[in-house]
Amino acid sequence: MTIKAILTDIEGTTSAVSFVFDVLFPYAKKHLPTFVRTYASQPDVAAQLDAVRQESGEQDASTERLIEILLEWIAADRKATPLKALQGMVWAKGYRAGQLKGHVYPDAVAALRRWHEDGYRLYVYSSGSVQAQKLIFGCSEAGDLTPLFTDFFDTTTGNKREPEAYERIARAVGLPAEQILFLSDVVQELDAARASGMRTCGLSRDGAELPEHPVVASFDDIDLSVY
Ligand SMILES: CSCCC(=O)C(=O)COP(=O)(O)O
Ligand SMILES: [Mg+2]
Repeated sequence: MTIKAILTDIEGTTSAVSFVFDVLFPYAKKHLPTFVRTYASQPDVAAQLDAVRQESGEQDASTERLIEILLEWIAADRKATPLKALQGMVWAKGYRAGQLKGHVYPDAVAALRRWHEDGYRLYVYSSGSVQAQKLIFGCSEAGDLTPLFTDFFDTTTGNKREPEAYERIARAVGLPAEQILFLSDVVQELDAARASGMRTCGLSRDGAELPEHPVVASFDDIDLSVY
């Protein structure tokens, strides 16, 4: 069945893992404490801090304790939805100040532009918050790429390693899952997408194995006509 839409992961797929680990996470580690202290009572920040209390099981955690927890979660690369939301808010300041520029591989930029022009609908699914996704593509080294995408999905839709999340995305997109091609560098995500009925393609930029999925090293090698 013909592919009508492409759903892509970010870290390790459209964008370098090193950009996330060596640029974005250190930026969040440095600026998140002051950000939380400054805006803790602002409603959108307060709601995320309450969610950190819930998820950590520390219902009475002070602002300082919450900062400690958040820094531990950054160090552990925990894909916790409230951490991701707060990171997005912190990064927004960095992108606005010109301190951050989103990394997107040139082969990904070229393919996304080509597919968009050819009429494919493009979607993002990342553990990074929708705000963070719009920033990495909106303030990228290649300019504003957000007009290429029809919609963005994050962990508020579900866990990337569970088929239900991909079933929800297919419903939101309004296409049978079989008409959606999911791109990722993580085999558990590819497995979950395939279990939902989506087609899959693994991105292995460093030669890592992604068993039982078609695998390419670059977006240049993705041939939509074979699906
Ligand atoms: C959206 S850019 C920030 C990346 C990030 O925080 C992250 O956790 C990336 O996860 P992904 O699902 O894109 O591998
Ligand atoms: Mg990834």
